[in-house]
Formats: sequence, C-alpha cells, structure tokens
Amino acid sequence: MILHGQTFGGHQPQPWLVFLHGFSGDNREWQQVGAALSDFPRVYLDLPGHGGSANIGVASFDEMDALLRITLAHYNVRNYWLVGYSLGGRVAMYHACQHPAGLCGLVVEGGHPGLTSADDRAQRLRNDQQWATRFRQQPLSDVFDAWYRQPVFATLSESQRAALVAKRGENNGATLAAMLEATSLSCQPDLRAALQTLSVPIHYLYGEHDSKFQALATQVSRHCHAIPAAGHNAHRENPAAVIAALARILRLETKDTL
Ligand SMILES: C=C(O[C@H]1C=C[C@H](C(=O)CCC(=O)O)[C@@H](C(=O)O)[C@@H]1O)C(=O)O
Repeated sequence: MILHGQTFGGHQPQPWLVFLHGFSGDNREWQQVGAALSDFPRVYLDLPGHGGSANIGVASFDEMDALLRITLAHYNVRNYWLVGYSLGGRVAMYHACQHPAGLCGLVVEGGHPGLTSADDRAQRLRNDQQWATRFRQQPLSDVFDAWYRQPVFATLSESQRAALVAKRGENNGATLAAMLEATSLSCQPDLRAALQTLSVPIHYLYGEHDSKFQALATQVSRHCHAIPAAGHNAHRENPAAVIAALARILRLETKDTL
C-alpha cells in the first residue's frame, strides 16, 4: 500500500521536491507553486484519508511516517526536499526528526511543532474529537463553514471562505475524521528539541497575517520567511510570494549539490 501521488519530471535528476498538503487538501494543493519550480522533479502526495488516498488509513504518526517512506521508495525518490503545509508540515517535521536517509531539507509552511503541556494536549484532544464527530455526522458544507471560521482562518474573506468550503466538499468526512484523530496535534510529540538536532536545513514560511504561526516560526527554524498579504494558507493566498521564497531557498541550499 502506497500513497497516491502525481509526479512530474525535472530538468535535473535530483533532488526531488515532495509536497504535502494540509488537512482536507489534496495533491492539487501545491501544484501551482510546484509548476514554477520545474527544474526539480516533483511529487505531490495525497495524505491518508484524502484525495486518491482516501481509502488509506493510518493510526499514528509512526504509521504515517512508515507509509511516507514506502511511498518515496515506490516513486524512486532518493534525495528530496519535503515541503509541507500545516498538517503536511507536521508530518514533514515528524519525518525529518527520524533522520531519514536522502532527506536534503525541509520547508514548513504554518506547521505546529507540538504542544508542551498536558493540559493543552487534553484540550486539543477534546477539540479534535469534536471536529471528528462533526466530520462523520454533519454535511461537509456545514462543517467546513465552521472550520474556516476558526481564529487561525480569521483573515479569510467571505468569498475566500466560500471557495474553500466548496472545494473541501469533495472530501469524505469519515476518512478525514480518521486522519484528524490519527495525526491530531494532541498526540504529536513536541518536536522542538529534535528539530534542533537536524543536520539538514529547515526553512519556515508563514503568512504575515497568521499571528499564531508567526509566533511559532522561530521555535522551528532560524530561517523564517514572512509571506506578504497572506494568512494561514500562504501558498493559496499569495502563490507568487511562496514561489519566490522557495526558489530563493532552493537556489541557496542546492547550489553546491547539483
Ligand atoms: C485550527 C487549528 O488547527 C487546524 C488548522 C490548520 C491545520 C491544517 O492542516 C488546516 C489546513 C486547511 O484547512 O487549510 C490543521 C492540522 O494541522 O491538522 C489543524 O487541525 C489551530 O488553530 O491550530
């Protein structure tokens, strides 16, 4: 069993860019940005419970990581950068902290490194269990309208929110719920210390209006990049700026390795 993905060749053999979407997204999420980085071979994955991987489930971060490794081997991805948004950023950070062979670098956009208190974890568990119940039982249009009214999405306009609610309606509520529970922030280790031990470069992108994740950025990396005119989903709201940031990062970090 491997994750569904879409691959595109590059003008150079390595490193690959491996893109991981956020909760309720799919492999299309990063393709506008990735297409502007066409020198690199790219793979856009569907996370478990999402898109072409909707029928795949995992029960933990460990299972998610094992599935990611098998999937990368299947696509013959030997040297790669991981680029993950939100949930995808958390999966990418967790993977990087296992020190996998072949990982060249990590770009995290709006990913949380982990909770630090038992009380916060307990509260998050209750929160995510309530969302999981809603995803299983209620019309997706109702649930996503509420989802995109959470504080982290407060910068969305009504038209942006409506477009996201319509787009996310393509999902399967039950499989989303299972992935939300399996990779809830409540059960993610606090990755801050492990991230500091990595030998590969880590870059952190955040929307300039995403105050929550701006505050977390320097806890993940000393290479932080504010994306102007954007909230939490920076690559959706300002793709040109995210493209420029990724191109700059990859040019800087790969110039002596090609
Ligand atoms: C609401 C919070 O956390 C959720 C929001 C963002 C993450 C995500 O992947 C959303 C993608 C999207 O809807 O565009 C999601 C996650 O990391 O799994 C969080 O559950 C919050 O305030 O942290």
